[in-house]
Amino acid sequence: EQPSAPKPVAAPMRPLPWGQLNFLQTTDTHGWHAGHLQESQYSADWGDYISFAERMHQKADEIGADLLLVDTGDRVEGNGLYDASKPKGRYDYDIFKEQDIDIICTGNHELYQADAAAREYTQTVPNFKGKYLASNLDYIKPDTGERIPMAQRFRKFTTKNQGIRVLAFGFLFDFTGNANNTIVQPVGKTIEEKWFQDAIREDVDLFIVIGHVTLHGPEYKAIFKAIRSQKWDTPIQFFGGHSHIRDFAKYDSKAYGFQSGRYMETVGWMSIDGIKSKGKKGDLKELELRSDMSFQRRYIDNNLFGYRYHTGLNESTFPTGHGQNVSASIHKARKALNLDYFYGCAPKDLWMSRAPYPSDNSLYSWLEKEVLADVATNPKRKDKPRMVIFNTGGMRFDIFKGTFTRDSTYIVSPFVSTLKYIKDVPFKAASQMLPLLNNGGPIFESTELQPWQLAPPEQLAIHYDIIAPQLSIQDSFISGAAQAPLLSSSPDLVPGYTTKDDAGDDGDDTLHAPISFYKIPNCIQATASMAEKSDPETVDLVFIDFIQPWVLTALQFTGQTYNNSHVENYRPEIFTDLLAGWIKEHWRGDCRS
Ligand SMILES: Nc1nc2c(ncn2[C@@H]2O[C@H](COP(=O)(O)O)[C@@H](O)[C@H]2O)c(=O)[nH]1
Ligand SMILES: [Zn+2]
Ligand SMILES: [Zn+2]
Repeated sequence: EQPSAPKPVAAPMRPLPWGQLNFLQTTDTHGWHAGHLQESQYSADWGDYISFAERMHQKADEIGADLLLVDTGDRVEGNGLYDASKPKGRYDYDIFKEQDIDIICTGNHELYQADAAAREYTQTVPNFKGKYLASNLDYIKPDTGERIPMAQRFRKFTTKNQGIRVLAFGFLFDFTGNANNTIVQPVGKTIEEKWFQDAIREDVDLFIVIGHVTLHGPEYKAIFKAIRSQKWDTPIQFFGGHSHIRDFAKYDSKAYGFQSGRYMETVGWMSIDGIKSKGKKGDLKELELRSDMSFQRRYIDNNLFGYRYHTGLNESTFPTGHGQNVSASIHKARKALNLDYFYGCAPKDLWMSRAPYPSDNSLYSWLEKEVLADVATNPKRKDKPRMVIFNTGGMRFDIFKGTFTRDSTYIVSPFVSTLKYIKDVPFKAASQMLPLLNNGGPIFESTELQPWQLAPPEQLAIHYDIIAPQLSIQDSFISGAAQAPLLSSSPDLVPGYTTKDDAGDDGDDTLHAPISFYKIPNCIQATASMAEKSDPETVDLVFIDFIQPWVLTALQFTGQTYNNSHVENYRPEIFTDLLAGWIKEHWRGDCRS
């Protein structure tokens, strides 16, 4: 029987602001289209989101306003609904395509694996024909080797009720870790191209720039500057993603950016009013048309309680037949993938960033102390001293005390990643790896690690600040599933997102008590078969394949001359399977005791 999350708890709510043109945004859903089965605050599924969008479209039509849906990528890798099938996404692409999205683009996770990039071109682009935009992304056709745009570069259209003339782009940040059947052109180069320069000279009422791009990064700054260089007064609405946070940015009085979190915890609501459009005017009942422009945002906790509140409907009147059918297909897919197959019983909550590292409740301390040395054992070299390095971004979600299933494994460790190694590395060099990799700031955003990012060991310090609660991650609501240390200033509110952005701290639709989370290092390290009293001459340097470019750069920084040819496979299994094996072995018990 599929576990279903208990009903979301009632909580004080903030209504949605409506304007001439309104948006719903999803980003970085990472396969979480079944919703969060262990966190009632995020327990709505993609079918419920379809019902919500259909009800909000009905309301928009009633009042003569417009509603557009946006998705900004990273739809894959991070949940069994996508990762557990062969080929990946066998059910998930068909589930996702049921939502009527108006503007959609690519994330970096669609491009890490060549097969995922190919499925993007052969499945998701056709599923959203005319809506999928690829302003700076090309695809290499496997049959001919021909380089073609992944999808159309931009879209020009007029909105249904208000007749607003829109021109939309779809970007990806300057990503360099993409598979070789794709080409990501740097944004700075794209905005110099003729098609883009022509597009920003078009006479429109609004530019919409969607992208798998962080709101405050260099790419959006460049695009904003380019559009403003031609259109000093035309409003611009940016939609961002990738950094997995709720965020809202002001670029000028008529240009704003919006980003809607991650993992279907959040559905974003953006509303613009006062757009001077030359198109037909719907009579905006209930809304007086403002003369000045307004840009308002709301971050919606993805649950049925909130959806019914925002639509003014109830348990029987809210769902649409289409939404219910999609929810049913999600249940069927999860059953077919056996996602609730029991692997073991997690003895406690293990947090990615809700607990300090190192600490008893840190997911990374658990990995470092209990798992890595165990799973990183090659029978032919098990007595050889070894150091095992793993990037913390390779673990993607918390582990809640209690049931750990097949789905949990993909949620925590979804990547097609294997362990590699360089044999007999001088201990003096190998022992500098972790400090060097952890002192360069968030270095895994691009594969070009600059030597300056590898500070000499004596300058190393790892800071574990409590990051402001506004970026906190929602706690679980099932008592006992996650009793994390709460810093609640309002005892009657449940813990959750308390977002502070460029518009202040009233963006969340549900009032929560704040929770805090802690900075984590880029990498962690385990050791095995090390002598008690003395350092070994050499060690096997074992690492997860994703960080190979950085490990080689760090080794060269210490004066070693290793390159890709020195790297060998350490274990054939993908890390997900190694983790599953460890859990079945060490977390026995049925969770009932
Ligand atoms: N160990 C691995 N980590 C990976 C792999 N692919 C990506 N990643 C991690 O994900 C983030 C980017 O995620 P996003 O959702 O923020 O775009 C990246 O920085 C890595 O930390 C992988 O194959 N193995
Ligand atoms: Zn992401
Ligand atoms: Zn991303």
